[in-house]
Amino acid sequence: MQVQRWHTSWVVHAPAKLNLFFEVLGRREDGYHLIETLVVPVNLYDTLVLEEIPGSDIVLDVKWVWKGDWAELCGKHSVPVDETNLVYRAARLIQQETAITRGVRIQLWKRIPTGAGLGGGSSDAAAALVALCQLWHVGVSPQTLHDWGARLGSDVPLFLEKGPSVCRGRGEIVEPVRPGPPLHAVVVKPPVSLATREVYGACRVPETPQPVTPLLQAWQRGDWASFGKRVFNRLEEPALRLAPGLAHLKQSLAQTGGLAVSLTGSGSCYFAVYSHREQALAAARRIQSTRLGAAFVVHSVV
Ligand SMILES: C[C@](O)(CO)[C@H](O)COP(=O)(O)OP(=O)(O)OC[C@H]1O[C@@H](n2ccc(N)nc2=O)[C@H](O)[C@@H]1O
Ligand SMILES: Nc1ncnc2c1ncn2[C@@H]1O[C@H](COP(=O)(O)OP(=O)(O)OP(=O)(O)O)[C@@H](O)[C@H]1O
Repeated sequence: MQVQRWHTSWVVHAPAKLNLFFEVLGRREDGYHLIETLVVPVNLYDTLVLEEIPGSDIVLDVKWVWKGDWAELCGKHSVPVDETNLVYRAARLIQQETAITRGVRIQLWKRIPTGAGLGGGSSDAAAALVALCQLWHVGVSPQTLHDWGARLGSDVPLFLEKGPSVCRGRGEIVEPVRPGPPLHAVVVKPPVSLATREVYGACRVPETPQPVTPLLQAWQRGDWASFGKRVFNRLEEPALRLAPGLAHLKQSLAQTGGLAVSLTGSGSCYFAVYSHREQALAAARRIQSTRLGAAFVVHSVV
């Protein structure tokens, strides 16, 4: 994540992610699930603007870029504005770990829908860790940064890497991988939101898990026919049980002629993948006219 200086402020953009592949391998004693997932960051960003202030206070101001119905669809009211926000928790963690007594004012501009499987909160946390280490002159190894991220959430470490990754363990073991050709996608946030914990809770661990490698290799070869068949998410079945209305969104996306349609993370967003941007734009226009949700056209970033 690149942090840019602008006068007395630091600015960092936190991307959303799509899970092109998601398999559950087992359940740990502490209730977390062992997973294998291929994650791709996409160009839908939250933005953090940070400025040092006297004292050691952490002041967080959460604002939505989207207005009206669109902001409601994106889950405006489910993003906490207090000390439970992951950005606040990232700042507090650095203060506690380093005994630093510096303060910060952070404006968090939200664009990434929440309760959506797009990893918005996790990405914000990773961005806050990286930016605050620069702002507060905290010298920290990549391993320590990774460990701090994993304490904030299973998805946080993957956002500390650039480009696509295969994540294992509970998601915190991150292996950056070589990207294939650019992917274009339409991501749709329906009115319903899903809580990650509930979707995992409703998931059955398969007896014969599917491997991620065939999909990754198909993408890297640009073999779209094979790629399309292998995009997969084990959490889709429990998500559809919890929110049966999502089946209609899936069906509508499938009719747009993309390479594949799937749920991202624990939902509730569905996405369709295309090899060309024009196809994604046409599909987004079609979905938008159905009023099934807020449609975003995105592409993979490396
Ligand atoms: C669904 C994914 O978005 C896929 O990338 C992630 O696995 C979710 O990661 P996250 O939002 O960072 O999740 P966390 O904040 O660590 O955990 C939230 C809750 O999800 C469940 N959880 C999460 C990760 C995991 N591997 N197994 C789980 O069972 C746990 O009930 C946990 O209490
Ligand atoms: N900065 C933040 N942005 C969004 N949500 C946050 C933030 N900080 C804390 N949260 C809380 O975390 C919950 C999950 O948020 P987030 O948008 O990351 O999840 P998600 O869309 O389900 O993605 P994933 O499960 O893939 O991480 C929200 O419902 C909210 O209560």
